[in-house]
Amino acid sequence: MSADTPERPGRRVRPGRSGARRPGTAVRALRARLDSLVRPRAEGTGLIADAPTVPFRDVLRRLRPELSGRGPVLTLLVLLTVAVAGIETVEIWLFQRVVDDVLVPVDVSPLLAIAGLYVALALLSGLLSWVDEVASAWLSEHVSLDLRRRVLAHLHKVPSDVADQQRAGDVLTRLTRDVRSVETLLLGAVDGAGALARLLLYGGAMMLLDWQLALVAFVVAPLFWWASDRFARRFKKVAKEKRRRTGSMTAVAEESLAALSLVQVHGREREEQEKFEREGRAVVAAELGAARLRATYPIVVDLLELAGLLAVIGLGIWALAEGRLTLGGLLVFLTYLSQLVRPMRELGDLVVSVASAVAGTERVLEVLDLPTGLAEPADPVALDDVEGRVRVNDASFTYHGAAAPALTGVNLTLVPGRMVALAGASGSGKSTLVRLLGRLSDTPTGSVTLDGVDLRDLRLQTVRENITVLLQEAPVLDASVRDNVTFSRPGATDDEVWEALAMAGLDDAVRALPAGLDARLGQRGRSLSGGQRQRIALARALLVDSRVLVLDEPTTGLDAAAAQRLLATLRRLADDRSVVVASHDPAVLAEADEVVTIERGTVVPSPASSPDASPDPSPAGSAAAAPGGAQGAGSTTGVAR
Ligand SMILES: Nc1ncnc2c1ncn2[C@@H]1O[C@H](COP(=O)(O)OP(=O)(O)OP(=O)(O)O)[C@@H](O)[C@H]1O
Repeated sequence: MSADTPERPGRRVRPGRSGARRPGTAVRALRARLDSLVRPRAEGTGLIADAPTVPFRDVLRRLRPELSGRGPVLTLLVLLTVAVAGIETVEIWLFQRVVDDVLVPVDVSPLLAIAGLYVALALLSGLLSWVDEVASAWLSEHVSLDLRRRVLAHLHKVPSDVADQQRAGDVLTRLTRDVRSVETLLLGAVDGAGALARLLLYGGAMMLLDWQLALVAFVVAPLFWWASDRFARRFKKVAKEKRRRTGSMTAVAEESLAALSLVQVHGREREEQEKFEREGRAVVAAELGAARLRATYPIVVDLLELAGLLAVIGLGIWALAEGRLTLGGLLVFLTYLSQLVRPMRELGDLVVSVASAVAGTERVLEVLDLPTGLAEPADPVALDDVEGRVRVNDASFTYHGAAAPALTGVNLTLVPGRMVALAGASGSGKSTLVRLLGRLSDTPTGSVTLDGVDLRDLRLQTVRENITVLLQEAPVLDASVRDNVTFSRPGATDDEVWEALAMAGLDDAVRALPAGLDARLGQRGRSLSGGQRQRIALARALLVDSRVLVLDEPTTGLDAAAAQRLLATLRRLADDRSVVVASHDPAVLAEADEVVTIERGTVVPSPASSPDASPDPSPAGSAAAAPGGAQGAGSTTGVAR
């Protein structure tokens, strides 16, 4: 939704053309003016779409996890704000005593007591404000931290194909910047309570001084709220536009830096800078829209305030002339009035800033609405002494937003003691099957089981401990060799790390590094060659020593000798565990006990599984084998169950 598209209907229903009343020309003109202030003056629609609008009540309901248990601090903050407002009321009342008891009679004798009281009140107010400041910061920082933690934990549960569709830069903006909007919502509630308390206290004091005059003053209040209500919707719209555009700009910068070498190789620096500048200009346009609105709002409110003050001053002079008020009384009345205007304005401003904060919070909630595919089971099954039998039964999978399924009706069985290769053309669905085998995604049809138990009935931790997946593009972290390898099993000893490195064929290269296991690999492992990076990821997978090893293209980037060494290792590992390797590499296919070929998302029946070749008839049976010539040590037919 662009910033000039009307948002969903607000709280008020306006009479339409057929309605009895239509807004006056002046109001319509003001509304059109305000809308033109908000209208974005930037090209393009930006990379990031607007977050869906969430009703305010739902915004608060959804923040309950962060707020629960924080009630006492919130109450303390409200009490502190009310107490400070009470002290201010007494301070103003003391001013009347100064005028009427000291200045008018020119008598200094009460001054000492009044001054002492002033100092005591100032000290108390200072102390309470100090506590208020610290407690506010504590509350807002902890709520922000909790929300960030929740967002990150949620993102960790989002299937990576869904997460990949989000722009990383924008997600980071939501996680860091937009989360802070919640503070405004929270402290807005506290400030609102304080403003309300001051309104009641000052209003009460004014009623005591002169109730008729006070009633006139109160007429100003609805005018403030009317003005802030007029502005709030527009502030929200402009805040949404600002945040959306900032997310787009960060996303462009992040993507451009992540693909820096690509940009340099193809000489696309100018285009990237232009793209960044375009998004940057959109941020500027949105910020200027906000600035125009921010600058207009106080002018309107100041005019309303001035009109109210002038009316009260006129009537106050009349009350003074009639003897209903003393001079001190009138001065104090006017002081209360100017003080009363403050909470009125604060409440109005609050409507406006809460509307803007809701815009930021909606963007955070949108992240929390991303589907999580990988739920923990409510009643997990415990698996002891895992054998490592894996069955894929009638599995299908369609990527989020994709038109066609990547897999349909796939059956496969893996048993310890056998090494299975997944073959097939690029894009046929091998990596997708790898994802299902490691429960990185769930199949909506059929199931994947480990020792007969559906992976969805096992704790994710159990799955991760027993099935290790090496992804095709396994990231290398900007950390030491040791930290990179032990990422899969924190606490592994150096000997175990060396053993895993040896299995991956990288031990000699690491030994040659001056810092050995402590050598830092740089961002995305840039201090390594492509093949070495692949081997770091392989060592990480092998360190887990799990019952099932699922490797996607593990020989990519390895020279022939290294590939042979790795295959020998895999063969050895396959003696007592299930190993499946997705690969195009003929060496891998030759080494496998069985080759399962995938074509356009389905397992191709192998010639060997023809009726004559005693196929596995069950849907859970191993579905296919490659043409005989590719076979190595093992057979091409049915797999033991
Ligand atoms: N994240 C994704 N979102 C949408 N579609 C995807 C995604 N990943 C893969 N696909 C699609 O799913 C199909 C299978 O892809 P997959 O990566 O499983 O193939 P593959 O056999 O592993 O290919 P390769 O040998 O090139 O790695 C392809 O058509 C691909 O375009």
